[in-house]
This record gives sequence, structure tokens and C-alpha cells, in this order.
Amino acid sequence: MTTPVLEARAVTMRFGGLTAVHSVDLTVGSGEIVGLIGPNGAGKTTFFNCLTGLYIPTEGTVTYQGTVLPPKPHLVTQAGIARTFQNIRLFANMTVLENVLVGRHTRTKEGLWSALLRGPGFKKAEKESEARAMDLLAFVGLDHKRDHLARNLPYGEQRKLEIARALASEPGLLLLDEPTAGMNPQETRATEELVFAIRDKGIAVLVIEHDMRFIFNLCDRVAVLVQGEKLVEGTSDVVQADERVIAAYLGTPFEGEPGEEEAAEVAAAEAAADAPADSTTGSTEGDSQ
Ligand SMILES: Nc1ncnc2c1ncn2[C@@H]1O[C@H](COP(=O)(O)OP(=O)(O)OP(=O)(O)O)[C@@H](O)[C@H]1O
Repeated sequence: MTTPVLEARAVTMRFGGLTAVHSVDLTVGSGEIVGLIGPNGAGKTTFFNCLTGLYIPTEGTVTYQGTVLPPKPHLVTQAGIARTFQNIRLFANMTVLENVLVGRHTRTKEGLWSALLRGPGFKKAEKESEARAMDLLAFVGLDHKRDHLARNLPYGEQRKLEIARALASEPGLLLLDEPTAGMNPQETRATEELVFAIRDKGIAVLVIEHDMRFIFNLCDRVAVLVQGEKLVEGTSDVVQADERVIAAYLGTPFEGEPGEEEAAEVAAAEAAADAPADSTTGSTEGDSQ
């Protein structure tokens, strides 16, 4: 692995009696794309929330570039971690460009309120920020929509805008929570290319996704969470072939019956295909009467 950017050590998150994440270790190296997969309710988003300061882990530490992160979202962003959310969180009534400009507030002196209220300090820094925001919009392919309201963008473009806004904070690590949810295959493919391009900019990526093809095409390494615990971690090939992963997703297969049933169905289909043509015709005629 390359130099670690993010190191989560023995991260545990309990909600009352429920342990949503149990003693999870995960490292993301510079230049890496790491996938986090697992069935519904496995604890993936809770783990992301622990990494980004939304939750204070019950136990464990999260280190970014060698420094333990304070559990406060804005300090985590300032340190260099940006994220997108499973449910898109854009400023719906602001323009595409304004959404990205707000994302830059951690990197400008003027701060969030000045950006929102458009105070004098904001206006001064606006030109420079705008140029940077337009670069990002061009990068995700939305520069032609700069003045559209975020809420009027098609779903796939809203996801792209969220990524552009996250990149505006100039992160060293980007966390993506289900970036292709609700996308068609072409949009998913484009997102794959976008994530590769982000990595090529020198930004490490940690991504949660249910689309296995997307994950296994994209990731250098994949970690599998099941019931809050890390079950397996490895390259795509290793994880795809792991029987515990297959069982976690598909359930343990029943012995005997289903196999026999399938074999009987195949035999019946083969028998029908082999049957003489006139008997098939006869049955069709019979059916139509
Ligand atoms: N704020 C909370 N309070 C109580 N329980 C929570 C809270 N957040 C998550 N949980 C519980 O923790 C467990 C893990 O949920 P989480 O959303 O992290 O799973 P997930 O792997 O991201 O699932 P999905 O793939 O469906 O998004 C679930 O049982 C969930 O109900």
C-alpha cells in the first residue's frame, strides 16, 4: 500500500444496545480507490459518519495524514476530507455555481455566512473563487449549467454537482456514499470515469456502493462490512471469490431441493425442445380454440 492518508483504528459505534460498527480498522493510501460494501444495515454509512465527525465513535480513533481528527464535521473538512451523501444534500434554490462556491468556504477567509449573505469580503474573493468553481464544474461536465437552479437538474447531474461541491473544499480524501444510486448504466459508467479522474488528480477515494460491477471495476481494494464487522478486505478478485462474501449477499444456499428442482426444469425444457414439431403445432391449435 502507498503512504496512508486515512487510518481508522478499532472504530466502534453503539446506539444504545445496538452496535452498528464494531472495531473496524481501515486504511486508505494516497492515490488509492477503496470500496466499502456490505448488505443493507451493515454499518457502512455509520462508519462514514464516524470518519467525518458527524458521529463521535464510542471507541477507536480516526487519523488523517498522521493527525487524529477532531470529531467535528467542519474541522474534518478543513483537515482535508470531503464527502457526498446517500441522499443528495444540495442547496436546491441556489444555482449550480453558487452550490460550488459554498463548498469553497473552508478554503476562503470569508467563511460560510459571508458566502451565503454575499458580504463585502465575499465579493472581493468572489472572482478567484468563481474561476476555481468553474474549473470544477467543467471537470464534472456541468459548466454549461452554471446558472441553473440545483433543483432543476436531472438526478444524475445533481450527483455530479455534489461531487463538484465536495471537491471545492480541496480535499486529499473524498468519501462517496452511493454515488451511482438511481443512475442509469451510462451515468454509472460516466461516474466511474469521473472517480478515476479524481484519483488521477491525487485525491484518494473511499466509496460505498451497492453496484458490485461499479465497485469491482473501480477499486484497488474492497472492504466488506457485515453486521458492523469487517468480514474481508482485499483486491476485487479476492473479495469476489470469497465464499463468506457470497454467503453474506446471497444467503447460505439450501442443500438438495432447489438444485433438484432446477435440474427437473432444465430436463423438461430440453424435452419440450426435442419434441416433434407436429405435436407442438397440435398443442398450439388446441390452446387457441
Ligand atoms: N442514528 C442512529 N440511531 C440508531 N440506530 C442507527 C442510527 N444510524 C444507524 N443506525 C442503525 O445502525 C445500523 C447500520 O446502519 P447504516 O445506515 O450504517 O447501514 P448501511 O450499511 O449504511 O445500510 P444501507 O446500505 O442500507 O445504507 C442499522 O441497524 C441502523 O438502523
